[in-house]
Amino acid sequence: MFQFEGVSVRYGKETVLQDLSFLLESGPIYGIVGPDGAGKTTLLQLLVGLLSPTEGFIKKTESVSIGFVSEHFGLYEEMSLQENLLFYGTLRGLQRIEAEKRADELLKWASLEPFADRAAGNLSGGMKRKLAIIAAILHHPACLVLDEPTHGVDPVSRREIWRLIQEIKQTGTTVIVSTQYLDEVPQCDEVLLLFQGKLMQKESPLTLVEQFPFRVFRLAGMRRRKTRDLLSVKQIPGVVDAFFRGADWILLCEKERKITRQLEIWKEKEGLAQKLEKIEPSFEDVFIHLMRMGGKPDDSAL
Ligand SMILES: Nc1ncnc2c1ncn2[C@@H]1O[C@H](COP(=O)(O)OP(=O)(O)OP(=O)(O)O)[C@@H](O)[C@H]1O
Repeated sequence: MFQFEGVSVRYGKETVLQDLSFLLESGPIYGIVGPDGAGKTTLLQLLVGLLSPTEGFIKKTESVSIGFVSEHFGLYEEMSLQENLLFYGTLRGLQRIEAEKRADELLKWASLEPFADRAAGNLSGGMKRKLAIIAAILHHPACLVLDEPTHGVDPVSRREIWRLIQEIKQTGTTVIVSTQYLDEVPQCDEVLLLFQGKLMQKESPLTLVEQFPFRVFRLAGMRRRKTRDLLSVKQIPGVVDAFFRGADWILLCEKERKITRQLEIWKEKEGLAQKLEKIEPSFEDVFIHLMRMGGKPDDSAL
């Protein structure tokens, strides 16, 4: 569907995307994941043709129709949901009758039917996002591109939006969606990890977690501790990385038998009463580690 070959984007001296080469095929949900400023929006703008690469090229399947919801999507606030959809439908070349039928069908599907006559400006943030999504798929696009569709919405709406995304995939539409929320990544079939404009991984989240080569330990309830308190654990041979995740410390270690014993000794020396738990790596742990390795020299990351 899309093939990137050596694509870079620069604004003046700033390189926003650097030498990206990858292929997006039709079918999956692709997640574009990365922290603030990683280049997610820029990548999506390239996909939908709002921006051209400074270097390299993008090959698109010619006939591919695209629906796009930008971060700052535009709805007509004073118009009703129904009117908004009819307007967007007409823009997309649908006949009025067809647009009405499709609008009714999609409003029902997104559980927005009871609000069909309400002014879009009076919807909650989550409902506005849903409306923007259905406006983008009125014309049955082969590919739907969503820029942070769950940013700043409440957890119930987030779940609801992901239900819609999953169902859109079931209809055969390829979905390319950016997010900063790592807990959403397992919803994607494949994830592209962006960091400082570089593509660090393109892989299924499951594979990333399964192939993670380290043993993961957690010390829960470390909120009162400082990040620099983690330095001593990094001195233990076999400890690869150590960082905060929420209120917990996460320790990544080589798979050596002795390591648990060494960590227990370290805990005792540091006077830590918290229990050391061996846990399965989450995508969040894998991601944080990859970001730290890619972004900063080992020790200064602590
Ligand atoms: N038109 C522009 N001119 C100059 N710099 C830009 C422009 N657009 C984006 N940038 C810079 O490019 C970098 C990446 O921006 P981008 O919006 O793609 O990141 P992002 O991953 O989507 O982040 P966010 O989640 O904050 O939107 C940022 O440092 C941003 O300041």
